[in-house]
Amino acid sequence: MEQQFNVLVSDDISEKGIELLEQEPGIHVDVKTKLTREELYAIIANYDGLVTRSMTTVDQELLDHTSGRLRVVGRAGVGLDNVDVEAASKKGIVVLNTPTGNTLAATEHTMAMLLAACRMIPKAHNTLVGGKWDRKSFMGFELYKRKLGVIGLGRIGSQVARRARGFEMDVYAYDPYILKDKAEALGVKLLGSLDELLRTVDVITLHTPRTPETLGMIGKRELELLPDGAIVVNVARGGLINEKDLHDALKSGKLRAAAVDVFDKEPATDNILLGLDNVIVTPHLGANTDASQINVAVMVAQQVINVLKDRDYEGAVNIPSVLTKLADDFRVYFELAEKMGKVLGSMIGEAIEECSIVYRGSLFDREFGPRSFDVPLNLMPFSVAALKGILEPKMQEGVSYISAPYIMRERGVAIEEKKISQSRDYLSSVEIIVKTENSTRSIVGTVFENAMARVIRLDEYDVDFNPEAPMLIFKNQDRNGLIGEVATLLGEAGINISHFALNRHPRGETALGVVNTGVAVSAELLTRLNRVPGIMNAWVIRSR
Ligand SMILES: NC(=O)c1ccc[n+]([C@@H]2O[C@H](COP(=O)([O-])OP(=O)(O)OC[C@H]3O[C@@H](n4cnc5c(N)ncnc54)[C@H](O)[C@@H]3O)[C@@H](O)[C@H]2O)c1
Ligand SMILES: O=C(O)[C@H](O)COP(=O)(O)O
Repeated sequence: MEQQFNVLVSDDISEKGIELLEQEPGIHVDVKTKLTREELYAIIANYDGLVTRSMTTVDQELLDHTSGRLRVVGRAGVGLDNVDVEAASKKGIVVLNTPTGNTLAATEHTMAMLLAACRMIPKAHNTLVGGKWDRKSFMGFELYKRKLGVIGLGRIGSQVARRARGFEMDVYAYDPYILKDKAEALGVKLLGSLDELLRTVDVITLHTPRTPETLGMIGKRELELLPDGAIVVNVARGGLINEKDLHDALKSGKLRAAAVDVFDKEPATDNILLGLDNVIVTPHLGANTDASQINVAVMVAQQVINVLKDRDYEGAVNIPSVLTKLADDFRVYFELAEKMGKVLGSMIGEAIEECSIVYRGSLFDREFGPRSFDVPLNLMPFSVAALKGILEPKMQEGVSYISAPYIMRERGVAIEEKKISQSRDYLSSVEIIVKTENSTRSIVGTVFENAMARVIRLDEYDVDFNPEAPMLIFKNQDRNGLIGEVATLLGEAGINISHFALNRHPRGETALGVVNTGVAVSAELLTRLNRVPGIMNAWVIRSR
């Protein structure tokens, strides 16, 4: 029988997304919006998937009530400030959003807010419907040839810049993470600092995410850098602008006007800005268009289905999205790194202190996809795979691509990545080095042209094997007859050896044996193997 998955939709999303979930065989959907926290805690353990917008806070406390069942949180929209991605990652939960689904809605709302602020449209409207024909009080601010400063030239910032160019504005931007070429292609002049931008422009519009770095990025000092009579627009996130400082600058007349869609605390029905004459506010409506709500709901529903049904999916802000986006040659390395990690993890019997992953060859200089996702600890995806592989033999189910780096960090393991453009013997290779208090172990792997992945070095032994578990690996004194005894023990246990390789130490006193065993060697057989005279140590590498 097909596996059944339960999905909870806890915020209002378009019916189209709900229909998509409902039509998918094996998916049961409950739409329960406006639940109290207690109600949510009481039911969340019944669900495999959770679909939200910005009203449901997915924090540690909620995640603690999931009892390990929840596999995916899908955000119908962009902002993830209501989701504790790290806490979800530690639990192995995929967090995904739909960052492109409402870009144009937010862009158009920005333009609407900007124009409304320039012409004080809401106030003029209220005056007329109040029975006054007042044409004098509303002298507008023309955008033509004025200077617009875009803070954050990402998806929405870029689209706003394009539209502002349509109004023949001179557009400037501040965004330390984008290339000058991208700005130039948009006809935008990228400035080197926020201060420089503020000193240059007449209008600013914010389009950054809310991060520790952007929180409070515009305060009293920054507002003072703007020319008198400037206009400020924020359709991005509350908290980017200090609301009290914005209030004071509007009140003093330093600013001509502000247009604000997002607030420190939402719902913002008693916000300090609401009493001002020269401010235009909307209740977080940036994404509220029919088209964008259908977009984000359908996108999130499809991706949640894909996660639950183990299909390739997009939009995850933690590691799995990386895997599905990797080019084929990188994918082979990703799988190899995990298998190599598993070999080392199976051979290590004490606490790991350091783990280094060394990438050799120009292949790893290539970009493997846009870094708009949150790879845990910002590691290379292959490193994440390696860490998962290392931890798995000791943790089994408790480790995932998402949680592995966090588990390592919590255990105090120092993780280091190194890239070396030249590779001497192979076009490219990956080395994993693991240090414990008493030993250092290392493994090197490469991928040959025909996508054949091999381990080419294990500790100090040159080897050549496919790290496909289950395997038996042993180190032994180099003596006559030992291999025969090992093979006999394996044969007696009904193990059919599919590949065997013996690799001598360069000094010739010891050797390393690698056996692909087809089935895992039992604990009892391992004990007997370890007792064979000359065997220094034997390890089983299990597939699960
Ligand atoms: N009001 C709404 O309803 C609504 C709707 C959609 C999106 N949003 C918000 O709009 C914002 C932008 O969304 P997006 O899709 O364009 O995101 P994006 O990730 O495409 O772009 C954000 C840009 O900000 C830049 N940035 C990051 N830190 C910066 C800093 N310190 N200084 C300057 N630039 C910085 C990034 O480099 C990036 O280019 C987000 O906060 C999002 O949550 C609001
Ligand atoms: O981050 C977003 O996508 C927007 O701020 C929209 O949020 P909402 O889905 O709560 O309207």
